[in-house]
This record gives sequence, C-alpha cells and structure tokens, in this order.
Amino acid sequence: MTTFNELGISKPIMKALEKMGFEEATPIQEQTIPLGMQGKDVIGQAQTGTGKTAAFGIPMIEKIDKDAKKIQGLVVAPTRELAIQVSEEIHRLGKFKGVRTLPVYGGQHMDRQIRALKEGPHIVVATPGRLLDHIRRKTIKIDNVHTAVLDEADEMLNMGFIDDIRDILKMIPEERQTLLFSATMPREIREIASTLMKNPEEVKVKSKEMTVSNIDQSFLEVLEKQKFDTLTNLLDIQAPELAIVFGRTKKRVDEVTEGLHARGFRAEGIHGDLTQGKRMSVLNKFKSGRIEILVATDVAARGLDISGVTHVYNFDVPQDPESYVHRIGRTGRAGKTGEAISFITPREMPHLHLIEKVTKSKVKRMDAPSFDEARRGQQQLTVEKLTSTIEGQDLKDYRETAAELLDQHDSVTVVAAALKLMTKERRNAPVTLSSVQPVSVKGGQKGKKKFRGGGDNKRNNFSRKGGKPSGRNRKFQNKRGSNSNSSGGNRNQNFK
Ligand SMILES: Nc1ncnc2c1ncn2[C@@H]1O[C@H](COP(=O)(O)OP(=O)(O)OP(=O)(O)O)[C@@H](O)[C@H]1O
Ligand SMILES: [Mg+2]
Repeated sequence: MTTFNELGISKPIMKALEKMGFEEATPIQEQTIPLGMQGKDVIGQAQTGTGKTAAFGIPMIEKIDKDAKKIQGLVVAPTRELAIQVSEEIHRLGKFKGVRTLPVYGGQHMDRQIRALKEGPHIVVATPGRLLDHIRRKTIKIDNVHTAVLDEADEMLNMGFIDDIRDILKMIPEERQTLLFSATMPREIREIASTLMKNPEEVKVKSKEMTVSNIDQSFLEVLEKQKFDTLTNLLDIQAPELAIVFGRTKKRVDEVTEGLHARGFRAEGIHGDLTQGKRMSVLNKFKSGRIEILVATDVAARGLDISGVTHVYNFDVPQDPESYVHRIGRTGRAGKTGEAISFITPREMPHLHLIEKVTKSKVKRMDAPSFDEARRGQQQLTVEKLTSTIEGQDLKDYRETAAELLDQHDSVTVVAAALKLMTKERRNAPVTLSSVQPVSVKGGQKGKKKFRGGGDNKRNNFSRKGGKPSGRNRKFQNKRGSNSNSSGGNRNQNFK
C-alpha cells in the first residue's frame, strides 16, 4: 500500500487529503499521480468508484500557479452533474493551496457563469457544448491551460461529443499535458489519443473481473408483469438506506417513480428530459436522504459518486455489459460494500449470461421474495425501533399504563397491537407499467465488442478514516449472508 506521502505530494494537498479522510492511494492513483506529476500524458482505466477523480485532480492541482489569475487546468466531463461533482472534489483537494475551481455547464444562466468566470478560476470543469460556447465568445480563454483532462471519454463519445472534444483539444496550446480517462477504448478514443496526445502512458489497473469485489451481485428471474411487485417486496425486505433503480427509458423511469409513490415510497426520478434545476434538486434530496430511492436512466447516473448507496436494482436489464458495470458501480464505492440485483425476464437469460461472460463475474440467482416476506420486512423495522426504545429510553412514565393494559389483555395481543399501530403498512395500490420489449443478446454483443477491463479486483479497496458506518443494521437483510449494512461490512479490512 502506498501512502500519499510517498508520492511526493505537497503539504497543502496532503492536508486536504487528511481532511477528506484518504489514508492510502488507490492503485489507479498510485500509478497515475507520479506520471501526472512528471508532466506525462496519461490514459487511465480502472474500475468504478476507485478514485479516478483524485488520480487526475492531484497532479493538476500541483501544477497550478495560484498567483496567476488564469485558467490553467481544464476538465471536460459528459454531464452537468458530473461536472459539478468533479469540480467539488477538486475544490476540496485544492482548498488549502487556494486553488479556485469552477463548474461550467449548459442549462445554467450565461450571465451568471460569465460573472463567475471573471473571478478568475484556476481550474474549470465543463461539459463540452457549453465550454465551446464560452471559448467562442472569448469568455473562457484557454491560452494558459497547461493541463487538460477528459473524464469518461467513452461516454462523451456515446453522447455525440466527439467532434467537440477534438475541437477543444486542438485549441489548447500544444505544450499542454493531456490526461484521458475512459472505461473502454473504442476506435475514436484511440484516435484522439494518437493524434492529440503526446506518447501517452497507459495505466490500466488490471483485473480478471471488471466489477469490484465489494459489490454483491445477484439476479431474479421474473416475468415482466411481476417486476413492480417484486421490486416493492424487495425494498420492504432489504430496506436500503439509499437505492438506485435503473429503468431503460425516460417513460419507464417516470412510471416506476409514480408507482413507488403510489405504494408510499419516497422516490424521485432522474433523466435527461428534466430541467437542470430539477435534476440538481432531485440529486440533492437523494444525497441528503430526503428521498430514499432514485429511479434513473443510464446517462443520468453515469460517474455519480453518492456515498451511502447501498443497493442498485436493475429493474430493466442494461443494454450492454458496459452499462451494467457502470450502473452497479454506483454502489460499493470507496471500499464500502453494496448489493446489485438485476431483474431478468426468462427471455433475457441469455443476455445475463453474456453480461457474466464479458464482465467475468458470477451473478448469483436469488428467489423472488413473497408478499409475506415483505410484510415481515416492514414489521422488522418496527421491531428495531421498539428494541432501540426499550434499550435507550426512560419508560418510567409509561410503566403504570402498560401494567394496567396487561391486566386486561394477554401480552402477545398487546405487543401485536403496538406493532400494528407503529408499522407503516404498505399501500398495495395496483400499479401497471407500459409493456417493454425484452433486451436481446444482439444489443449485448455490441457491448461485448466494446468492452474492456480495468481495476485490480483485490486491491480496489481503500481506506478512508472516519468513514460513516453505513446503515441500519437490519438482521433481516442479512438473509443471503452479505449486505452493505452489516457491521464491519467493509471488506477492505482484509487488505490492510
Ligand atoms: N485514496 C482514497 N481513499 C479514500 N477514499 C477515496 C480515495 N480516493 C477517492 N476516494 C473517494 O472514493 C469515491 C469514488 O471516487 P471517484 O468518484 O473519483 O471514483 P471513479 O473512479 O471516478 O468512479 P467512476 O468510474 O464511477 O466515475 C469518492 O467519494 C472519493 O472521494
Ligand atoms: Mg469518475
């Protein structure tokens, strides 16, 4: 294990790392940071949630001259949410050095952005379209940029930004350093690497599997029309602290969200048709725990780093193995554990096998839970509340009434009535979703061709001091022997 100290990182950044609770560098950081600090061009590939942001953020911040009121570092990211998230992480890393970072993305007021740009940020983290807009209006000057980063390059390609990216890179002074991060290396990205980068060093954190070992993966074979009931039963049993449910289309996301509301869950949907303001407010609610379930399309959730996501449900199986890896990678981040459960209709079984084959991971079969189990799941929550009240509170004022009650009724009846009163019974509103076509293996083969590996499975775990212990410790949840909330659930202990 390499400490950040050994990587020759300067004092102010070391202080920031300490504040952030980062103790050891992750493998991608260990390999990328020294190259980055030597000024080399780097292509980085590693598994989800393994700290790629700091891997490019630290060398970039090291090179900033904070007395120069000029944009010196530029990060391009595919979505607004990602731009904001990356900007926040860089801000935290560069705080003690006094580095100013600004996220710039479409959908935000131009005037406001221009005013913020006038304050002289050192680093700008931007989405491609809006960045080009600013460059053309000369509200962003890139003549002094010495470090350029493309984060999630393949996703930018998928989203049709490839020409924008090329244009942007061509405008930045040639003597710049370029860092490129991508889960896959399709032809177009390779071409950018060979034409617009200088002898890039490739850092691939190798692994047999593409998914991280701290995500427990399982699937249920379920008929399309039973998916929704199965989902709510599972949610009742597993009681995730924060869960993301993936749906294939925007319409699907809206329908599942509405259905969850009808059954009394705190859920909200997120997809590309929502306004920027709405997307941000949904994400903030989710991050702060005001909603417990985020229903999302692939694009809306790519790269998002939300701590405390304990469960990912693939309500619809992802189109290709690559999406599968990114989706489930929203949990099991920063060495924590997580659960990923995929709903597979009988006709989609070959597709699941393809995902297993390409990602080289085994997805365990689990049985669909019954309504009865779900009901017991709800009651279990009440039992936990009751137990903690028994253990933790002064009940003196209630004892006399309790004794009177027990004179009149037997104890089991009294406790049963209390449980009934306290249990939030699920409304069983009937929910019918529009029908969807099953995913065919053909779609998956595209992914197979595209996909490539990354990430040392055993070593992706890393330690973070003072990490918040996750979750309600639900015994019920432990049925399959592993969950994100079990105490000491951080498997990374094995690697210390
Ligand atoms: N060395 C470290 N020690 C502890 N925590 C870390 C370390 N490096 C990064 N983290 C934390 O791990 C989480 C995941 O990091 P990050 O978002 O950079 O992952 P990523 O590799 O970019 O994932 P994705 O492929 O999903 O985009 C973040 O919350 C980050 O703050
Ligand atoms: Mg990332």
